[in-house]
Amino acid sequence: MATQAAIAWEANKPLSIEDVQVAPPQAGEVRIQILFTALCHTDAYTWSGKDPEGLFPCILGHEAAGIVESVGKGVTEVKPGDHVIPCYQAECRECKFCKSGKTNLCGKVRAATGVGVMMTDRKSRFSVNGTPIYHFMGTSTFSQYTVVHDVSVAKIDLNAPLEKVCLLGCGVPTGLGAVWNTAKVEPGSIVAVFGLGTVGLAVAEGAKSAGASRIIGVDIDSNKFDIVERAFPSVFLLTSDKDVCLADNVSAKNFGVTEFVNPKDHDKPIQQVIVDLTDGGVDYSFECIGNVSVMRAALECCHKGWGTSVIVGVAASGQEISTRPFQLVTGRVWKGTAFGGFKSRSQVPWLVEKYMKKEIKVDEYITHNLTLAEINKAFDLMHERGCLRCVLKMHT
Ligand SMILES: NC(=O)c1ccc[n+]([C@@H]2O[C@H](COP(=O)([O-])OP(=O)(O)OC[C@H]3O[C@@H](n4cnc5c(N)ncnc54)[C@H](O)[C@@H]3O)[C@@H](O)[C@H]2O)c1
Ligand SMILES: N[C@@H](CCC(=O)N[C@@H](CSCO)C(=O)NCC(=O)O)C(=O)O
Ligand SMILES: [Zn+2]
Ligand SMILES: [Zn+2]
Repeated sequence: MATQAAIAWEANKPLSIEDVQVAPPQAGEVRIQILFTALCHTDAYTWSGKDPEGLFPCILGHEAAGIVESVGKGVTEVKPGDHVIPCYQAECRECKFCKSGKTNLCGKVRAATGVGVMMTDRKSRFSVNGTPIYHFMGTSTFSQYTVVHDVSVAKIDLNAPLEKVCLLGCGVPTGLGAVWNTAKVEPGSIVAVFGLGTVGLAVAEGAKSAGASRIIGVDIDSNKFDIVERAFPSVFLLTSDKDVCLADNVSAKNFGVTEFVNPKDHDKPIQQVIVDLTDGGVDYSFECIGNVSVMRAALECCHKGWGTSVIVGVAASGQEISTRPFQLVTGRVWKGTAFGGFKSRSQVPWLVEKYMKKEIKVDEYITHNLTLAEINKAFDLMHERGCLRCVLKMHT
């Protein structure tokens, strides 16, 4: 079929909306009409050329929702008309990873999705004037129609608003799951969150619901503090002239961040600032930026003996983490998470239900709504004040 998609022809070159041919789904594949997609920082990362798996030309995008248009042979779990969320982390339920009970990673299609092709024939289903266009993360949601592996499709409630639940394809579950599945934060814990974008704020929300007693938000952009205040006006009473801004009565309210720290306001290293604020360090920290220096700070602000730091942010090719091994010898633990440890096909529908029951937030993370034609503006917005998630309407 002929449709429209945003093509990334080269790293960092503006995306171009073009007529694209999308081939029919082959065995074990599903063609989806994408209705809404959001932009995640990881799309910008791959577009920047710093992703070792980034291939061009490609169709980026991995946080979306849509409707099944057609299915290939052997596909039994979804049918045309089903509402779905494409999942960059597959779940086949049969591979060594899926059966391990120890991870949400799945091995079935990862080798193909890492090189931008479909598993069956190692080819792309996208082309422009005969030129193949690579898939991205097995999802490629910046297209009005995409083809994905059946193990990468979560079927969701037909009543769920697709313009909202598209966010459950990446950022919000990643933050919530980092707390609930990876760190397993206990009630009363002290938590530090580095980076208050969508992922970091979802960490804060998860920590709040897990019963954390203090949630320290760290960001170099004080506008992020304002976003939280605007989204939850009854919660926050910021005292902006202090080093640390305390939110008022936060335990009674619903978002989570109880204290804000801007490293730029301090001469000391940020890990020292946090250790001093917390009588020796936090129980759990989360790096939601993708900066290896901050990853070190996040580990080193953890309490001796038990503090656990979870790496969520994605760092560029060639970047490496370091710390004194003594930090680990003395009981700190370094972990990482992909998609918050959630098993995608099994648990994304459950997250949608939690949203429908108002048990988790989604709407609050959507700060902008644009169309596919405005996708370059949407990428620009990511760097501007006040932006968490921008949702694109794909068909206008
Ligand atoms: N592991 C996963 O499964 C997974 C899933 C989604 C996103 N990610 C990654 O998580 C990270 C966050 O994603 P996002 O969409 O929320 O990004 P974002 O750009 O919206 O948020 C990042 C935040 O970090 C802040 N920041 C930047 N440098 C900082 C510094 N030195 N100290 C303190 N704060 C700083 C920014 O001001 C911003 O508020 C990205 O690296 C993304 O690629 C990982
Ligand atoms: N190709 C990248 C991998 C980046 C990465 O770690 N991706 C996360 C999801 S980020 C979503 O916004 C992930 O799930 N990783 C596990 C996996 O890819 O299987 C790089 O090499 O840097
Ligand atoms: Zn993402
Ligand atoms: Zn599997």
